[in-house]
Amino acid sequence: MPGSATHRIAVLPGDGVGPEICDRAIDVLGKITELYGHSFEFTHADVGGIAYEKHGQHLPEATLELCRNSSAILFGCVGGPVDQQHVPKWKDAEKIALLGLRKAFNLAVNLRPAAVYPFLSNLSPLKDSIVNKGIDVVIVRELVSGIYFGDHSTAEDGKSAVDVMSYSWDEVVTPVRFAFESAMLRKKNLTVVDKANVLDTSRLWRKVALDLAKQYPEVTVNFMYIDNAVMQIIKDPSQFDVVVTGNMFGDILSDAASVLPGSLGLMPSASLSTVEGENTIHMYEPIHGTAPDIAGKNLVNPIAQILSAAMMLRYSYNLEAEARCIEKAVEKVLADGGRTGDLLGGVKGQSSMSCTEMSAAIIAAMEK
Ligand SMILES: NC(=O)C1=CN([C@@H]2O[C@H](COP(=O)(O)OP(=O)(O)OC[C@H]3O[C@@H](n4cnc5c(N)ncnc54)[C@H](O)[C@@H]3O)[C@@H](O)[C@H]2O)C=CC1
Ligand SMILES: CC(C)CC(=O)C(=O)O
Ligand SMILES: [Mg+2]
Repeated sequence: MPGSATHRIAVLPGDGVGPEICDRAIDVLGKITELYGHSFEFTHADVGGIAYEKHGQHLPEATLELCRNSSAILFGCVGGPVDQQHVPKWKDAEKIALLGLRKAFNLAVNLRPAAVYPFLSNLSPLKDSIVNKGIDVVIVRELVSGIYFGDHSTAEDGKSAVDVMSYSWDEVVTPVRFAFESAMLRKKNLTVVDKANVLDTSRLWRKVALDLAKQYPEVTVNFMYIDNAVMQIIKDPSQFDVVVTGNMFGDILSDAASVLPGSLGLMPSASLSTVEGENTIHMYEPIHGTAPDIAGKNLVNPIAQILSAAMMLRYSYNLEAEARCIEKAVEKVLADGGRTGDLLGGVKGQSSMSCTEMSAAIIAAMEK
């Protein structure tokens, strides 16, 4: 609505490719302003390795304060090259910054959609017979509990270590209820992924799911072990509609699911807060990491972050038409053959777009 309140967005680009993808998402939201007249105010703050370098902390208080004073967070990614985790700048950057933000804002429900665009089916390593059945999965991942948030310790001699996984009924109910509600709006098919043959926490997940199932009799509920699920999501993905699972299993399963569309660079996410009312602050981020191998080279695919911005319009501001405007423009550019390097799928001789060329093409394709 022209003239309506300004939406204050905290932008936390982070490390590696984070600044490049955040800038491109902001460009796209600028086009939304041009087309629909909404007013967005972007304020940047440091997080991750860059924040450690500049302020001595991976998640400075000023960054948290900016987020508290915003209505949504656009987050890039944090962390250094995987072989440099011991360097102070990178040590625990993800744990402190990303997990810290998730906890601080109660971002208990992480939505990770994975669909296959028919015109990118050549990218998918799956056979046509599998892709043609239609792939449209939403992974609902619990995001503020479980093993990533349990106690971690390493013995003094460095020869043993412990990570604790614990879940309470309430921590499980929130994502599972969200998953049932999502299934009701989709194909009414819910898969609960766990490791209930071994883990007590997984048995609790099953109990919660069975209890909630009574309130959603139209939803078909299946249970699947995580090891099988990682295989099934690649072997027969069309069997899935909504998948709900714990923090670590969801992390692993969603990277596996990125094989379906063909690149991590196509996978957006929304991390939804359970705080209700005016203080609700959701966070939007791609599922990929900082891609140190291509950072700073204008090679990164910005689509995951641009689609995360579309999710922001949908979930934080209830702007469905505007979210679809972005999604349709992305589909059009891809259908017309627009490709960043990660989308070439080994096709020789095909030229690729830079990150800025891709976002410019998406902006040019956006229409009301
Ligand atoms: N949400 C976050 O902030 C996350 C941070 N990380 C951190 O990122 C760093 C690198 O982790 P990796 O395991 O290498 O995972 P990664 O996701 O950064 O990269 C894996 C591979 O995918 C490619 N890739 C990822 N996103 C791409 C995009 N948008 N366009 C084109 N290619 C893309 C990269 O170039 C790389 O070859 C680590 O420090 C890790 O802890 C990892 C995952 C999530
Ligand atoms: C720090 C990690 C848990 C981040 C990650 O891999 C993710 O959220 O997908
Ligand atoms: Mg991950």
